[in-house]
Amino acid sequence: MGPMAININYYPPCPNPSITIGAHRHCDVSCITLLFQDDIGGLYVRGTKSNNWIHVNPIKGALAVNIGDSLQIMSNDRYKSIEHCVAVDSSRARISILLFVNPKFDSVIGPFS
Ligand SMILES: O=C(O)CCC(=O)C(=O)O
Ligand SMILES: [Fe+2]
Repeated sequence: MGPMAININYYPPCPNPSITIGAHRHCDVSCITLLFQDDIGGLYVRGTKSNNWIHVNPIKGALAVNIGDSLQIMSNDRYKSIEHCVAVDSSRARISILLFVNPKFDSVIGPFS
């Protein structure tokens, strides 16, 4: 494994969440991402069977574990990098803390043989 990075995200409340983006839809480039969110909610993941967005209900003390692009490549698509996004709340600020576990910066990524 290579370097890890910690992100702390702060999403201020917005009176009109329908026209606001907290985090645009994306996949992480990491191998895995450990995600700790407070009790506000707002994280959505893209369903793998239907294309709908699924809300990740916050569970007190729980970590969400995301597969990133690097692990998808290393596993030859057995594990899928999950698309996700964040919606903001109309009245409450939200904080999330993420640990990205990355491959080494200079490593060449490919499927395990
Ligand atoms: O705030 C969140 O729950 C997710 C943030 C995120 O996806 C990211 O920083 O890559
Ligand atoms: Fe992300």
